[in-house]
Amino acid sequence: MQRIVVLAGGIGGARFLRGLKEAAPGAEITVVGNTGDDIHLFGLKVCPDLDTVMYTLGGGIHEEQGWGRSDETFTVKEELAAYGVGPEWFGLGDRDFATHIVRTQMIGAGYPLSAVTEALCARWRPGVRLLPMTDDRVETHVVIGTEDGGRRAVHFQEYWVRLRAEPPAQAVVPVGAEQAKPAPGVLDAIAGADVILFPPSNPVVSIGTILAVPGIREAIADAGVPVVGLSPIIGGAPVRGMADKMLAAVGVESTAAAVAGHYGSGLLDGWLVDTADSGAVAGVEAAGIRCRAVPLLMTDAGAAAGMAREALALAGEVRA
Ligand SMILES: O=c1nc2n(C[C@H](O)[C@H](O)[C@H](O)CO)c3cc(O)ccc3cc-2c(=O)[nH]1
Repeated sequence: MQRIVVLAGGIGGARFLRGLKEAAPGAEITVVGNTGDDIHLFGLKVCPDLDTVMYTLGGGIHEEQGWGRSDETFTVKEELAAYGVGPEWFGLGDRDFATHIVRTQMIGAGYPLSAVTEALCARWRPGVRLLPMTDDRVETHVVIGTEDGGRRAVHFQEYWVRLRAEPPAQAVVPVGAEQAKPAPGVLDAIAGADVILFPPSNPVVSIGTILAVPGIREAIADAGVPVVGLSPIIGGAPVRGMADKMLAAVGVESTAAAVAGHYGSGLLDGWLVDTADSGAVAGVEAAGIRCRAVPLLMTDAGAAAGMAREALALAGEVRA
């Protein structure tokens, strides 16, 4: 049985995984999920990226939105607002609240996030093994300028959702990552993988944060198996989200080739760019990364499966 490890952020990672499950029905898929986007609100621990993967693969996602639950209502949020309790800018729905209550209760009882995630997945049956990158607390903060010429750090969700990534990001800091340890099972899954995939997730705040947990980048580089990524940038712009803003913060151009270079040939063996970026192939290959141009727009589940097939085919080529 083919063992595939995928590093995943939120929507892009989740939709790619849905395609991968279709493309490799017999494979054992382990997902290492980003937890840098996690936020504590109303005394609850919210894990947007883990939940997006869990709901998407488990059939509970709000399809158009890409995050949160389908058939959602917002009574609790409205009642909290009636007490003047916010933040109002973060849309937590009633069904979603239940997930965060269960998670927070279990963590309060002493279970690590990895065990809690396993318990939540017992309901959703995502068909993959979903592991948080770490059981330790890591919070991505974004440094932005203030009106008086100073700097301040805001939580990633505040930057992303409330500020719509409008103020230029001067730095992205995964607070706590340096002290974090990979969650149980993460390093073993990487060491035992036949192929490792980087979906078209945000290279800085999603995959970059996972790679910032000491030991994970090294384990991937040392795994001795093909590592293949898919560009989240098509024609110089992010497919969705605001990855370009985060790339600018780390001094990386918003091009498919620059993102490949950012990961580097020490980590990546193969890189898929969209057909619109076929001009980038030669340059990426010259940098020591096997590169192919294929359609990379996840317009539907079939398109995502096609991308997953191309990623696995490129992994096969790299291995050969
Ligand atoms: O743009 C938004 N994204 C929301 N997201 C998505 C999230 O902010 C980001 O897209 C991811 O963290 C980036 O991967 C949520 C995700 C959850 O799991 C739970 C609640 C939210 C709420 C919002 C929201 O109000 N607005």
